[in-house]
Amino acid sequence: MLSATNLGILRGERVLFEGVSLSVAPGEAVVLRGANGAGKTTLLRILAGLTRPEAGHVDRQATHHWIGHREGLKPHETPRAHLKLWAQAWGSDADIDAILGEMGLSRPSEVAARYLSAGQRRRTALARLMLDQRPLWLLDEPFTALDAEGREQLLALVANHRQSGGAVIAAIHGDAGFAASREVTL
Ligand SMILES: Nc1ncnc2c1ncn2[C@@H]1O[C@H](COP(=O)(O)OP(=O)(O)OP(=O)(O)O)[C@@H](O)[C@H]1O
Repeated sequence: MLSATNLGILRGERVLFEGVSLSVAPGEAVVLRGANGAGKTTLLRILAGLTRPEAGHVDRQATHHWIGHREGLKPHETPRAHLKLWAQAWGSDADIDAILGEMGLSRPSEVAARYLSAGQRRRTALARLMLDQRPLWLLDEPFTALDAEGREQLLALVANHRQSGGAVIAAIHGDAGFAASREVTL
């Protein structure tokens, strides 16, 4: 679904990482590990095509969702408005009320993002995964700010996605909560 070969990148004068290769196939989940500043976000951005590496090559064979550690929400727009905007942009006819319900966002569905809690903002960003079926999910610290119920909900989404042939590459500190096919440590 995606394979990356011998990736390397400089940041300033410093080699952030080099010689990093990984691949992910349908049903698999790869977990990226490393200390703060090791380069996990940078690697995910390279895999998503958002940052150009100094060395190496990424072969993408599937469309992907990119969920960064910043939610990328418009402060004045509500969860419902965000979902409608994304659905429109992607030509998705998904049931927005059902997704809001599944993500525990029915109650704050009309609250502007700047007044949402951190967990509610994260749930809004993660709702994108349900709007449009894309085979590969690139997730940067997806559990950040989620409560126990939100974490279980995301784990269920990941499990369903993998069972139906999807794949995940995720940067995660601590317990992933799912069985990783491989771990890549930077
Ligand atoms: N555009 C950039 N220009 C210069 N340095 C950058 C840039 N982007 C990232 N860096 C640096 O690269 C290093 C790796 O950052 P990155 O966000 O990839 O780490 P990370 O492993 O995801 O860290 P964390 O666990 O804290 O989220 C950091 O020192 C960061 O300051």
